[in-house]
Amino acid sequence: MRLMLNLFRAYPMASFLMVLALFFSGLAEGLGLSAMLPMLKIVLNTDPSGTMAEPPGQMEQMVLDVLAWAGIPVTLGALLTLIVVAATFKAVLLLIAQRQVGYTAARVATDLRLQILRNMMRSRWHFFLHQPAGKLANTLATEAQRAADAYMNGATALTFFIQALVYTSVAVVISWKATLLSLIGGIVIIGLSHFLVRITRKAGQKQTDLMVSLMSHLTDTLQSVKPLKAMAREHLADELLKHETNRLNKALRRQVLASAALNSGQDLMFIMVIAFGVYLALGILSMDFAIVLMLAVTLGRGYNFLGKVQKQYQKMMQSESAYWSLIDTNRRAEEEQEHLGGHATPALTKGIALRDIAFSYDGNTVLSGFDLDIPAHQMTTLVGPSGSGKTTIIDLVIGLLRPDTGQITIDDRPFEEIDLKAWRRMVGYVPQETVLLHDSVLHNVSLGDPQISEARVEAALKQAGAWDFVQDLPEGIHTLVGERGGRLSGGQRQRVAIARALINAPQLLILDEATSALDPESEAAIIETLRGLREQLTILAITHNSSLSDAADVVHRLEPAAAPKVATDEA
Ligand SMILES: Nc1ncnc2c1ncn2[C@@H]1O[C@H](COP(=O)(O)OP(=O)(O)OP(=O)(O)O)[C@@H](O)[C@H]1O
Repeated sequence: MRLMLNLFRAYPMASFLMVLALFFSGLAEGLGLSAMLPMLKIVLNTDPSGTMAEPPGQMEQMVLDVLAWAGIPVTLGALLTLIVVAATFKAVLLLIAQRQVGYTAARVATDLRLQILRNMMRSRWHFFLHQPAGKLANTLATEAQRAADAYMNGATALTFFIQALVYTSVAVVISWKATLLSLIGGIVIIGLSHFLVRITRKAGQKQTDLMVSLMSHLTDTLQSVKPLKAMAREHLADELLKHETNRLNKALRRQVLASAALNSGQDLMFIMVIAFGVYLALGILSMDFAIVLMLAVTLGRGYNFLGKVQKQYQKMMQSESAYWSLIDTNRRAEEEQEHLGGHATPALTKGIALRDIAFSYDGNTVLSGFDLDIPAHQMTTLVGPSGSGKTTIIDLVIGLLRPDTGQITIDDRPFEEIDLKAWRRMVGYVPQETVLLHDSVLHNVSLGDPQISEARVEAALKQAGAWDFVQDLPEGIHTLVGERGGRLSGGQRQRVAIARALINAPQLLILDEATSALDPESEAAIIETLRGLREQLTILAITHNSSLSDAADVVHRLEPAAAPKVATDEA
């Protein structure tokens, strides 16, 4: 229920229109239904002169009064027309309401997806890194869809509830005593079957938890298929996933069983109550047949809709946990939004300075008392053993991480005063692991920016020493690079990534072991390019490679984090 209230609050207009359409469709249904009793009386009780043999009851009198007021004669034809017209109205209004529900459900899924993606993208880097990719994929694909399904089920339950109300109201007018008795019977049946809803809810929660875990493992496994296959260890992936898949299967089976049991059990109980009621009314109380028939129809339909309300509610409970899981992930991402600093736009004319920096990951100290100068228009390289904190320094310079203590300045201006977005727009970044998008070379360099022309991409590829091999690809710059760039060699991927970093004419080019996969010839060409680029930009490179260090203006050597020590050689 809280889910529906939440979504009604988020989409007030759409929800109001839906409820309005449902209300009027209910009224139309009630009107058509009310005309049925006089019609039945005409059919069952009419004497040859065409007038009713028995005096009209309260319900018929009401309908007869309305017809007299509208100047419509009480004939079988008029009543049948009234029923058809009311049914048409009801169908049209129900269609409008259901269309509204469908549209809103689609919007719910889309909005939730966009919201969570936006909040994740804007969250602090350290938080983002701790989110498994599979969990995020699951949130965006499965949980958002299940949340929309839950809304759809909740809204459909409301539709059925209004219809159940209409039938019950008509039944109350015919005989309030019979209706009251039936309602008590209905509530008992609903209460008895509620444990099946609780089972479904638990199974739904389990499904949500297991899907997160399964998708996280699945994504990890899929990313490391090559070593698994190369060492004939595929069965380990099977084993890892089998356990969770089996548990998921169990939860799904419990869900299916609970909803099947509700379906058949509930219908059976309703039919038994109706049959008993009809026997009581006709066999023992000798009530009028037309009235009993009308009561059986209205209360039978009322039960039917009441049952449907519970079935839709059960379905909603099955998916509801996905909505709350998504909302929770979104809330945490929102709480972890990164601060984008001040308003000053940097120019990078003097350089970047890190002073007395201390940084630790969850208590694990990586840098302490660390100093570094990155002069503008020079090439600075960071060298040092694995794990000494080189990538961490780069993340600090980009502002993805913030130091625990110490200060970073750009052209003597503290980092806190810098507009972080403007700063990052000045950066060209080539990461340690080059993962390309499953798209063309062109798209991988421009990243889909419509303002970047093909000629600019070609120029960047030439600058990165990639043009020769790109030209030879079957469709040149338009060739698809495959999943994660799998159709290119490691060195080719690196050159495409360098072109991507250069395309926006950055002021600071950061290379995190970006030439590690290149052959000596390609590397020499890239280094020559980098030398030439110093006129236009500042370069900060991490390397284990002596050629790049030899070409650098400044080389910083880092010691392992346990004994932080910095030595600076001027080249
Ligand atoms: N997100 C993280 N969470 C926790 N610890 C981390 C994280 N990233 C890095 N570390 C730890 O911080 C230390 C420095 O890592 P960093 O990646 O900066 O080293 P590096 O010098 O770039 O290493 P390499 O040359 O192997 O890439 C390592 O001990 C690493 O385990």
